[in-house]
Amino acid sequence: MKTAIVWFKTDLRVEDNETLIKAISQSEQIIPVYCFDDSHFETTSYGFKKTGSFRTQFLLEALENLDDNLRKLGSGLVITKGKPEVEIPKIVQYYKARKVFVKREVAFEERKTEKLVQDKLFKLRCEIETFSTSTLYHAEDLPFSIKNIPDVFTNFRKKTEQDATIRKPFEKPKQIYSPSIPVLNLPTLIELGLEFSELDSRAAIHFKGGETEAIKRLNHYFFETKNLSIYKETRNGMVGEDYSSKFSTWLALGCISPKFIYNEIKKYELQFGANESTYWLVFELIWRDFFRFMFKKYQTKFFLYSGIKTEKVNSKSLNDKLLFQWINGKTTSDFINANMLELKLTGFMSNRGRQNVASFFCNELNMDWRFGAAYFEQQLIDYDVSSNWGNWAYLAGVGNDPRGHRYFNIEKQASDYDKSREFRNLWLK
Ligand SMILES: Cc1cc2nc3c(=O)[nH]c(=O)nc-3n(C[C@H](O)[C@H](O)[C@H](O)COP(=O)(O)OP(=O)(O)OC[C@H]3O[C@@H](n4cnc5c(N)ncnc54)[C@H](O)[C@@H]3O)c2cc1C
Repeated sequence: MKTAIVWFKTDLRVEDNETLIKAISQSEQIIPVYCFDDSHFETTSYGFKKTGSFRTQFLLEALENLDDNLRKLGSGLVITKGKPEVEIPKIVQYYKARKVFVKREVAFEERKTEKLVQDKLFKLRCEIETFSTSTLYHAEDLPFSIKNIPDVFTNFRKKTEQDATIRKPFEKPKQIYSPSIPVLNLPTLIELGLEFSELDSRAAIHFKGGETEAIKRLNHYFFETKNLSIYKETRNGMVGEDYSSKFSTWLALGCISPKFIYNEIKKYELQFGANESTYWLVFELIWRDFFRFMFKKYQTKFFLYSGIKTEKVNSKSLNDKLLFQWINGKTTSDFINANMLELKLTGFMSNRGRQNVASFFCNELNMDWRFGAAYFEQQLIDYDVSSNWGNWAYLAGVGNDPRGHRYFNIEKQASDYDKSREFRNLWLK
């Protein structure tokens, strides 16, 4: 086959990218493409932007870096903007491509777009092939069919760890053959309907998008500082760069793959020894897989007020004043306020913080949890549809929590995890 398109989405990397490798092996030349989907920059029915400025800034950096890395291999990145079902067929026609290679989606809207594109390509006699590239365990290697995946994480994890193996990562291509690709032409934040948000100097870390930065971060966290060896003890921290891996932002856009991280953990263990902490990072990556597979299983249910539960739940109303106070760190709890300010001013919040502010939203403010999830969707740099809506549903008691309804005692959490008030002082003084 002569020419193929590689349509990049949330797989902005050249390492361990099966889609790219398969396209290269089946074609004489390839055209790497990224499409800014207009719908990603709209306002949702919850009144928040689908993508806020922190994440968009990170995305622009990631695309610039992908273009750089592709050019080093002989190619480059074509940028388009609009509706993918219009823009991708246009590129196919322009380059006379016979096939489109693309990452497979799990969530509803993304699958709908994929189907629309597929239908248009069919009319152009252009094939489309999708690849599952964002999980640690490949969906085909799971010891259950998607509909039989256990709803309880521990049951899913134990059987998967016992019966499935993690595939080896694909090596990055040695060379890519492409026609001359025009100079990268990215839209600006303003063109995407957003304004630049200055990063607060108190940010735990300055996230910079791109595969190069992701690998740099991994080397820092693993081999330079050996923080991986103490991850289990520090992961509930809230202040600073190294209490946790901070891989989530790069994972969300696919600047790094979980299989690549796993492979590096194995190398690290050979060099510095395995312990509970080195395993625990894998354990957390399995949580990430779990929510993705749950999305495959339950599809649109995670967006319903009653989540994946079958019993009827009466939905709660929204109080604009309480929502405003929660977003702007003006609630009755200083611990919640500090966390919410961090999110507003940096686009990031620790896992401990997320659990508490979500529990507070559902249990203390007693509001429809989906508004909280939608605000996170706008604000988080690491927003990932399955991890976000899956965790929110879990905390709202309508997801995968076997205990039903988890209730965090916020005062106790604050004194357990911010005993010296270091975190609260950082954000509230
Ligand atoms: C209400 C709520 C919303 C969340 N929304 C998101 C989201 O949109 N995107 C996102 O990536 N994570 C989300 N998380 C999960 C988790 O909080 C973040 O992944 C983590 O805080 C990111 O920091 P880290 O990379 O330093 O994590 P680490 O502690 O270093 O963990 C390593 C990796 O494991 C995965 N992981 C860890 N915890 C979880 C978890 N509970 N669920 C799924 N994956 C996990 C992530 O990929 C993370 O990067 C959410 C959690 C809650 C409670």
